[in-house]
Formats: sequence, C-alpha cells, structure tokens
Amino acid sequence: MSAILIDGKARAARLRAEVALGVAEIVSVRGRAPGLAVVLVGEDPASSVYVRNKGVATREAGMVSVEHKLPADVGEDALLALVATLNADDAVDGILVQLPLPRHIDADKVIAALDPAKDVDGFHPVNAGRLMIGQPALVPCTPKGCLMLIEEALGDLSGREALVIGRSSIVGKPMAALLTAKSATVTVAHSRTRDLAGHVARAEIVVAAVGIPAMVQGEWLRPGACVIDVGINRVVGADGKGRLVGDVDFASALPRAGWITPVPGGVGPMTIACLLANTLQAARARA
Ligand SMILES: Nc1nc(=O)c2c([nH]1)NC[C@@H]1CN(c3ccc(C(=O)N[C@@H](CCC(=O)O)C(=O)O)cc3)C=[N+]21
Ligand SMILES: [Mg+2]
Repeated sequence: MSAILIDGKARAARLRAEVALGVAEIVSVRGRAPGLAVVLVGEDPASSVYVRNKGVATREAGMVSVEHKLPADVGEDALLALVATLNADDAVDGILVQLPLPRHIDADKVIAALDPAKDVDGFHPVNAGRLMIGQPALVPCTPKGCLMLIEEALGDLSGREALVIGRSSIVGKPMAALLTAKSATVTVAHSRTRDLAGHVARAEIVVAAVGIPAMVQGEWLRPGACVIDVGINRVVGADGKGRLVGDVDFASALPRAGWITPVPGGVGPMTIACLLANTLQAARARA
C-alpha cells in the first residue's frame, strides 16, 4: 500500500481562484481592491521564498501588495510607527509583519500593536483568543490550510484521534484549537513529550510542526494515517546540493500512511493561499 499524495499546490490554486472571484466582487461593490501590506525587517533567508511567492500570488488574485522593507537595525519605535501608519491607512486591509524579527525588537509588542481587524496572520492576542473561544477570527494561515487538507482527505473529523507535534503560537496551538472545534480528540506533543512514537502510533491525523528534518519516522505511524507535514527544512543532500525536507521522514512514511503531504508542494502553498483568503476576509469585514 502507498499513501495518497495530498496535492497542496492544486488545492491552493483552487482556493486562490475562489479568492480571486471574491476580490472581483468586492472591487465591484467597494471600487477598490483589497490591499495587503507586508513588512520585512532585514534579510532572513528563510523568509525570502515566502515573500517572493506571496507577492506574485497576491497580485494574481487581483489584490494590491505593498512591501515595506526596513533595515535590520531599525529601531522598535520606527517599526511601531510604521504599524500605526498602516493601521490608520484605509487602503490597507491586511498587515503582515514577517517573522522572525531581529532580536532587539520585541515581536510580541509589534504584534499587539496591529489592528486585530487587519491582522491577516491571526497572531494578535485578540484573534488568538477568539479562535480559542469559538468566535469569528482571523485564523493563522498555516493551520487553516492544514485543516482544509485534512478535511478534504477525511471528511468529518468528529471523534478522530489527532496528534499535533509542536506547540508554537503560529502552528501548533491554533491547529489544536481548530481540530478541537471540529470535534477531533486532540493531543499536543512537544519537545518534552515522553514516548512520542507511542502517541504517533494512536493518531489518525498527525500534524508535524517541529522544524526538525525527518524527525517523525514512518514506522511510528498508525497504518492509514493522514500525515500533514508543516516542516520546511533546508538540508544539504549527499550531492552537496540544498533541498527541502519536511519534519516527517517521507520515504518511510509513504508506504504506511493513508495520505501524506509532500514538501515542497504540500502545506507551503496552502499557507500563501490562506493569507489571501484572510486578506479578503479582512477587506469584507471592513467594507
Ligand atoms: N508573519 C509571518 N507569517 C508567515 O506565514 C511566515 C512568516 N512570517 N515568516 C516565514 C514563514 C515561512 N512561511 C512560508 C510560507 C509558504 C512557503 C511556501 O510557499 N513553500 C513552498 C515552496 C518552497 C520552496 O520551493 O522553497 C512549498 O512548500 O511548496 C514557505 C514558507 C510563512 N511564514
Ligand atoms: Mg515546539
């Protein structure tokens, strides 16, 4: 048996096409395209792919994308001032401050300064809180995209055993909240978890978001599990060339899983498509 490959690229293309229709609609109603402001501080190599793909996708969906590049040594006050300007700018529907930020800047403070209505990453405490208590919110893009892929594979998730590996505010915690809201039985594993293999063995849904290349072994999986690999790890292969690998050991997982996302071409494209969906959602809510 071999797993069904979940084609995140194709699912993302469909979502982006849906978003483009919504954009056309809001343009006809409001006379202005949704606007996304992306704030980049310094040069983070991990962020560069994302920023490039994102700019293209935003424009393809008919939205306006404006990049604000600040030097790595920019002061926290100057960044907070830019956020205030974007909050007040009526042409800006969504604001994304690219993470990680340099160490001298308090990222929590910057996120808290965002207008929650424009927080298309869903990282503001108000959006995180709303997600936790089941109120309408802007939901973080990566877990939102993962949920779409899981539901497409499995349908109804109620009563399903789900394991989220990683407890970050960006992926693990919101992923657990989304799965819980779908009535899955959710376990959150992390670096202090004892017997990770034992937890993986029970799970019908595994979302791996740890940032350690090929950490989850295929042999651990419950046969037929739906495996969502959030990891995007750049490693150097035997040929000396760089390549991307996930947090799941793909080769050993493939024969055992029921469904699996590839890296690249799985979760990554969904993250970008969900960013566009969130920007449309923010524009609609503000219209
Ligand atoms: N405020 C903020 N929000 C983010 O959502 C955010 C961030 N900061 N900082 C950086 C990370 C990283 N991230 C990616 C999203 C998509 C791909 C992506 O499209 N990957 C493709 C292509 C990968 C490739 O070819 O290199 C794939 O997996 O198929 C990659 C990385 C969003 N991030
Ligand atoms: Mg962690």
